[in-house]
Amino acid sequence: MTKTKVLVVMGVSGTGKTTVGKLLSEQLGYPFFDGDDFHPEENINKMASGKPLNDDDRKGWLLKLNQLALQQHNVGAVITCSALKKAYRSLLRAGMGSDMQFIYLNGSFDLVKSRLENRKDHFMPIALLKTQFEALEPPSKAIAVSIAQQPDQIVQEVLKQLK
Ligand SMILES: Nc1ncnc2c1ncn2[C@@H]1O[C@H](COP(=O)(O)OP(=O)(O)OP(=O)(O)O)[C@@H](O)[C@H]1O
Ligand SMILES: O=C(O)[C@H](O)[C@@H](O)[C@H](O)[C@H](O)CO
Repeated sequence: MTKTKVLVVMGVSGTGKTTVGKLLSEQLGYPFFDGDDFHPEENINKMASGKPLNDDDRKGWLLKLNQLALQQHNVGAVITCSALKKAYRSLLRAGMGSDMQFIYLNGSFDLVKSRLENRKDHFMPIALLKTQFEALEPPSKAIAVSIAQQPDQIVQEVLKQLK
């Protein structure tokens, strides 16, 4: 990959953003940032109580992640963020020109559900997965990769498309 990029690994909860993002960060030598760490506590509490976030809940969070991307503009970064809607991705990429690249982890409802059922100790209730898919507007200009393969295979596919 020639130019430094800020990569945003996106997709519904449970698609493997954190898993794949950390591996990508190691391969590229870019710092890793988990987007969930930038949620205000009330957002985490809202999701943990079984209520989905709405556009207003997400706006401040997305603006914080855009600020992070701008700070990392010249050094690169791998950031995980569900980035479910087109409007969210526009907020995230503001000021980044062509230096932000979305990596879309794509999987069926049943596959993602099975992944969440096997995951322990996470605040996100499986019951919210349906609302994640309902909100999802798949990106048209992202590097899209199927999650129906091992994490390292996903990473190799992403690296190939980044070149
Ligand atoms: N390619 C894969 N194959 C099998 N299991 C996977 C794969 N990717 C991730 N997992 C597992 O699926 C679960 C969800 O992964 P992860 O937490 O990385 O998803 P996420 O998109 O970051 O979720 P969230 O948005 O809720 O934080 C974890 O238990 C993880 O170990
Ligand atoms: O956009 C959203 O509804 C939220 O950001 C969720 O996607 C969480 O961030 C995460 O995916 C769950 O852990």
